[in-house]
Amino acid sequence: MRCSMFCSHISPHLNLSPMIIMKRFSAPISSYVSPRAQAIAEPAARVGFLGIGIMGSPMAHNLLKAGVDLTVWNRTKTKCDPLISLGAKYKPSPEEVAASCDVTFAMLADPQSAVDVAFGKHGAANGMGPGKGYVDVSTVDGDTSKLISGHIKSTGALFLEAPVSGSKKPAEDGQLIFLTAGDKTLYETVGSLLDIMGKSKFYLGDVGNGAAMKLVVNMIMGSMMASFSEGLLLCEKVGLDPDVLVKVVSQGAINAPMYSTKGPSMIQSLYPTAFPLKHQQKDLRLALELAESVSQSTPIAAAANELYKVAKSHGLSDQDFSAVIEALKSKIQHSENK
Ligand SMILES: NC(=O)C1=CN([C@@H]2O[C@H](COP(=O)(O)OP(=O)(O)OC[C@H]3O[C@@H](n4cnc5c(N)ncnc54)[C@H](OP(=O)(O)O)[C@@H]3O)[C@@H](O)[C@H]2O)C=CC1
Ligand SMILES: O=CCCC(=O)O
Repeated sequence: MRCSMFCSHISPHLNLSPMIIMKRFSAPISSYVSPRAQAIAEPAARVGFLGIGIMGSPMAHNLLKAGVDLTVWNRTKTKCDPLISLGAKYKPSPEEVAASCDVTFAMLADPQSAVDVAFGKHGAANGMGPGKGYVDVSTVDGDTSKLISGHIKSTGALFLEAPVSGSKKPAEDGQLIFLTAGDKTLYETVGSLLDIMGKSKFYLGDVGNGAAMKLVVNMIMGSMMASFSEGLLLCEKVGLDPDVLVKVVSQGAINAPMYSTKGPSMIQSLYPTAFPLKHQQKDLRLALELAESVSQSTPIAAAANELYKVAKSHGLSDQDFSAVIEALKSKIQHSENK
């Protein structure tokens, strides 16, 4: 018997037969199923995942490990191969994924790719309809999210925006924080899936609110990283050990996990990519636009954004966002050479 997570308590908008949630390991899951994943009710709806990048890959992997019936798509197909070898199905377009699934997640780079995949040629909207749901977990601006919502909902399907706080490691560990907004029914329906991929979820009301919350968080984060970079370089310049700075910071009121996880490699000029610098700059740009839309001044974020733009111009787009320190180094060198 096919089991759906969309059970009888869900709204009449969802055109799915009421069935009992039961364990269903349909795919040959060869890898370890974590006790945490087992402890969560195994939802057995057909789930699609579009965008198998740094974040999409571990998120999809966690769904698979939990026994979810998963179908994946990525523009670069080879990135789907590890998931396919673990039992995921593959479809050659977002449209075909959406058509074959009850709920489809999308984790895409930026507003343009989120739009293209949602309702471009062979986009997911072509395969959506009543009884289905689309959950966009990409970081985009509110207007883009509303545009996508409009196209998805015009098919009769439900829409939820659900950008995530947390990076590659939290995604691997199922410790993301979902910032959701949109159809409450869909939020409730996909709750067990969000719980597989994350440690908490917030429902923030109308579409656009999840996107805005995510941009505010990443605006703060981008400024924090720029400021931390300045501190590391100043420490070195005055003859102090930056490793000691990392230890001091980690014990005080400004402690944040990103300082102790990224600080030691930044000191060695190493930037293994967890959160690509180009995405941090995109988020600062979108946050500045958000602030401008309500006439709020954000001078610190604006200054940080300029640094990330310089870092991009130095070819650091695909490095971790902590490589922003290199933009400061070049500024310092430039002023010393004057
Ligand atoms: N990395 C992180 O720490 C976090 C990232 N985010 C956000 O999540 C989203 C994804 O980030 P992340 O996984 O790091 O990024 P990646 O760059 O690793 O992945 C981006 C994904 O988007 C796809 N893509 C890009 N352009 C297009 C296009 N034109 N058409 C179709 N697909 C496209 C890529 O496909 P392809 O493989 O073919 O290039 C890939 O699947 C971003 O919005 C980012 O801001 C949110 C929280 C944390
Ligand atoms: O959007 C990226 C967020 C990264 C993080 O929260 O650590």
